[in-house]
Parts: sequence; C-alpha cells; structure tokens
Amino acid sequence: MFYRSRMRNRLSEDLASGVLAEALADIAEEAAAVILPFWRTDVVATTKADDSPVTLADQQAEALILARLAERWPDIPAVAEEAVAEHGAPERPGEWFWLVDPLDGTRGFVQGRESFTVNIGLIRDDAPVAGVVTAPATRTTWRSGASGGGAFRRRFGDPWQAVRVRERPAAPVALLSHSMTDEEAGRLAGRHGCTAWQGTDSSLKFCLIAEGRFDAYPRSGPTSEWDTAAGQAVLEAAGGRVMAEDGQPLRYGKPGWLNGGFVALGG
Ligand SMILES: Nc1ncnc2c1ncn2[C@@H]1O[C@H](COP(=O)(O)O)[C@@H](OP(=O)(O)O)[C@H]1O
Ligand SMILES: [Mg+2]
Repeated sequence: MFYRSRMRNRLSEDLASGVLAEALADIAEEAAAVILPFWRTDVVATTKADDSPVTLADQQAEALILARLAERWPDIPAVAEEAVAEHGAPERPGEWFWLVDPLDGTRGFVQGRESFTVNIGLIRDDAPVAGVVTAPATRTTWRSGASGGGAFRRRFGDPWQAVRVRERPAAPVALLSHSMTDEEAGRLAGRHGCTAWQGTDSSLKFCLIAEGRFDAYPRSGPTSEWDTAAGQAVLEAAGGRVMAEDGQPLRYGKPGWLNGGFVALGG
C-alpha cells in the first residue's frame, strides 16, 4: 500500500514538472525506430476481429512501450490497443491509467502514407492529463508540457518548440478521417462552420490543430479511447478542446473503451 502511494506520488511529481511528458516522448520515438523499418516494405497486415489491420510493427512497438512504461512507473496499469485485441477489454482500472495506441492509422501505414502515429496518453480521474503523439514518417513529436505549461513539438534530435492553436479564422478549415465519402465529409465539416476540409489519417489531426494549421476535427462515428487520449492531451495543452456530443470535454474509461462522436477545436 505504502509502495503504491509512493509510486503515485512519483507519477504526480513527474506530471507536474513536465518530466513525464518528456520521458513519454523518448519512449514514443524509440517505438518509432521499431516501426520505421517496416514502413514502405511489403509488411503483412492481418485482419483483427473488428476488421481493422494489424502488423508486426504495431505489435513490436506496443511491447516496447508497455515495457518502458512499466520500468519507469511500475504499478500504473496500461490499456493498449493490441493487448485488448488479443485478450479482450480489461476491467476499468483505478484513478490513473495509460492509454496506448502503438500505431494509429495502420491502414495508411500499410499503404505507404505518411500520417501514422504512436500515441501514449495518461488518464487521471477520466481526463487526459498528459500525452505524446509521434509521427515516425516525418520524425516529429508533439507533447503536452508541465501542468498548465503549454504544448511542444520537436523534430527528432532537435530542441522543443512551443506550439499553440490559432484564432478561428474567417474561413476555418477542418481535418477529417479518410473513412467517409466526400459528400459526408463536406456535410460534417459544414456542420462545424468549415467550408474547406482535408482528409488525414490518424491522431495527427489533433496535432495539426494544436500547432495552428487547421481549426476543427469533427468525428461522427466511433473511435477507441486510445485513438484520441494522447491527441486530446496535446490539443488541450495547446489551447484547444475536444467535446463529446453532450458538449462536455471527452472523458475516458467508458464502456468498451469506445468514444462516441466528438469535435476537436482550435481557438
Ligand atoms: N468503428 C470503430 N470503432 C473503433 N475504432 C475505430 C472505428 N472506426 C475506426 N476506428 C479507429 O480509428 C483509427 C483510424 O482513424 P482515422 O480514420 O482518423 O485515420 C483506426 O485506428 P488504428 O489504425 O490504430 O487501428 C481505427 O481502429
Ligand atoms: Mg488507432
């Protein structure tokens, strides 16, 4: 019991100082180094029970991330995409837990596109309190900062630079999943006041809004919580928000680890 509370204290301190998000960035970039040798090769994708593809890159990256998290913060449970696919959804853990998607946008990854990401989010009391998203193909990482300390981006090996959402322009532009027809996409973007939109895979959509290049990411269909937790933490730290259909911030630890519709917004 004493050991557990000491571990939680360490996690809280690492979170408040920003040390945690920096360490997550190093872990996500290490996972990127596992993934990249598979990219633009004839990597074999097998189909999971939910009909989505999985590759050796997803599985090896997830194993590395879970091992690194357990080494540094033992006793904090992790809910990770491939472990859930293999063993089923775990019981809802306690106050703190990780949400891990080792390779978001696997479909595009297999097709050789650039927008696939590594995602590690930390949840406390159902809210994403820290997150890191890495895009291996462009060697770029986004992360939340110390509590209330903004959001940051770096190219691998370079110093961190602060990023921030832009003020909503007169003609806001939306980012949308590729999983829609043009007609559906146009309608969804229009519902959120956007006359223009662009299709982009993965949680990169949250990061492009966080750095002030786009304004909204509406989503009407379901996603898994590990698809959005890290991106939401980055976007909120950059001054944006992610709202569920009830107009409240998107929360975590829901039945089946599933999100309903939401909209991510910049300034
Ligand atoms: N019906 C559904 N339920 C849960 N997750 C879904 C889903 N439809 C798509 N997703 C997830 O959304 C991600 C793709 O998002 P986008 O379309 O924005 O690129 C995929 O993540 P993975 O690639 O990690 O499997 C996929 O699993
Ligand atoms: Mg995903």
